[in-house]
Formats: sequence, C-alpha cells, structure tokens
Amino acid sequence: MKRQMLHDLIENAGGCAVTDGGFATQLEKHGASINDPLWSAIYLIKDPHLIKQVHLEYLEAGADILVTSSYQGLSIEEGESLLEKSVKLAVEARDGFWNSAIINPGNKYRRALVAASIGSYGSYLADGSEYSGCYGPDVNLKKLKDFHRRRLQVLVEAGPDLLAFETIPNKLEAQACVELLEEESVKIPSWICFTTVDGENAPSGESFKDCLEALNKSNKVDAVGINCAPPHLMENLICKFKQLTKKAIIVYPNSGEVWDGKAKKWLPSKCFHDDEFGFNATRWRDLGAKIIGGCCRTTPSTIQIISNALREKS
Ligand SMILES: C[S+](C)CC[C@H](N)C(=O)O
Ligand SMILES: N[C@@H](CCS)C(=O)O
Ligand SMILES: [Zn+2]
Repeated sequence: MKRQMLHDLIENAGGCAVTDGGFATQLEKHGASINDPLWSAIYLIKDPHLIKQVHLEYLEAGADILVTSSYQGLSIEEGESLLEKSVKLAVEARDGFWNSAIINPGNKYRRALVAASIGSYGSYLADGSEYSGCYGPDVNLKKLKDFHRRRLQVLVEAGPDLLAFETIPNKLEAQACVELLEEESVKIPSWICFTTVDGENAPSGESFKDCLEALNKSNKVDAVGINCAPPHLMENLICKFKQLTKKAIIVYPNSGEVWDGKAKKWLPSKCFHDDEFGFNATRWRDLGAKIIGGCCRTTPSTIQIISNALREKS
C-alpha cells in the first residue's frame, strides 16, 4: 500500500533511512550555474542529463530517497511539464540504478523512493524569506494554498512515491500544506520540514509546538522535521520534536553555511565537515531520527559518510 511505503523503507533500512544531499550544490560541483528564479529546476531545461547524473551519484552514495529538482519554479509557462519531468528523471535514475543493482549478488542497496520536492513560498520569493519566515501582512492561508495547489496536483499526478515539503519557515505555511494534502486527498506519504535559525523555534519565531499542531492531527503527514539548518542544531531539535510529535522525525541539515538572500551566496559559519557527519548521524539516529540526509552545501560524499556510519554494525 502506498501509504505504508515510507514506513516500510525505514523498517527495511534497519530503523533509519538515508535521504540524499544538496541537489543544487551537486549541480554546481559539475559547473552548473543556478543563479536563476527556477534555481536547480533551470537544469530541467538546460541539461536534463545532468539532473539524472546527480540523482545517480546520490544513489551510488547510498541514498534511500531521491528528492526531485522541483524545489523552485512553476512561475513559467512550461512549468507543469517541467515538474513532471523532474519526477520522471528521478524515477528513471532510480529504476536504472536498481535494475543494475539487483543483478549484482553482492548488492547492498535498497530500492530507493522518489520524493517530489515542494519548496516553500519563501524560496519562490527568492528573497531569503524561507530563512526568516517573514512573508508580510498580505500573505494569508488562502494565498499560500493557492500558491502550492497546482504544483502539488501536477507533482502527485507525475507519480512520485512521496511528497517532500521543504524549508517551511512558519506555522501558516505548514497549515496550508496540511490542508492541501487533505483537500486534494493525497494518497502517497509526505514529509513536512521546517527551517530554523536559533535551533529552538521556526524562523518566524513561532514555537515548533504551535507549528506542529495541525500536522500532528493529520494522517496525511508521515514525517516531520528540519532541513537546511545548521547541523550542530540537530541534536537539540530531535529531542524537542520527540516531545512534540509521534510522527517519524527527519533531519537533513545543510553544512552550516548561512544563505545571504540579498547577495545570493553562502556565507561561512559554524560548519560540519563531511567526516563529522558520520558520527553525528549515528547520534541523531540514536536520539530518534528515522530519516537522515543532507541539504545545501552537502554532496554525495557527505551522504556516503552518513550511509556508511548508519550501516556499520554497532
Ligand atoms: C535553498 S535556498 C539557498 C534557494 C535559493 C533561493 N530561494 C533563491 O532563489 O535565491
Ligand atoms: N532540495 C533542495 C533543497 C534546497 S533548501 C536542494 O537540495 O537544492
Ligand atoms: Zn537547503
């Protein structure tokens, strides 16, 4: 049953599954220029092969979940077909990789799931507000639902295994996402991830207790957690979320660099190097995280280290 897919994956992975790392970051490692309102989705037009290659690199590194390149961008005419294409490319990468893996007697991989990325309204605004939570007085629940509805419909129609709401910075948008999942009768699992700056609250200043209220009440939400926040904040947040929800907890932090929304670049800050992700991933798992990966400024080598650490016999 589709609804069970995410929980089955977690169980098959021994209680903690690995999601992939920064998608745009890895595109950039290949020389891509993503300084565009569509962000990584621009490569759906410019170079779809590169999109598939990045997915394959994350699969090789041990990712159990691929997040599609649909984080930003439906604001252009061909937006709908691009969204479909983002799912198709990830599914093709997954299927090709899996068909080769299973004929290998020493296969150590699991069949990965494809999660359709739905970035926050703030990411579309491209003003850094996915890290501030400040959408201004004109943004209400209806506006956020109107913004997300069509993209959600098109992505679900394209046939991913699950939906990944990413970098949600406030309670209102979390509520909009849940209401849409209910209204659209979405049958596949979903996760909703928040950003945070202080490691205690959502960027808007609202408590995670408040932000999680609507999510906890809905059986359309399978996992909740944090993405694209500094890794040193994860321990405290996992403990906090354990008190606030019975849902599976997911963390996929960035490297610790901070996004400057005006200058459009990552600024150095308190970072984890790849080798620190291994030990920390085992800590996060032991504290109760059920899905662990990386976000911006992490790469397949980060995911390889996480995957190796989580699969080592303890
Ligand atoms: C994950 S953030 C760094 C994505 C980019 C941002 N929304 C922008 O368009 O500038
Ligand atoms: N899935 C997106 C998230 C950005 S915060 C990416 O990895 O580029
Ligand atoms: Zn990120």
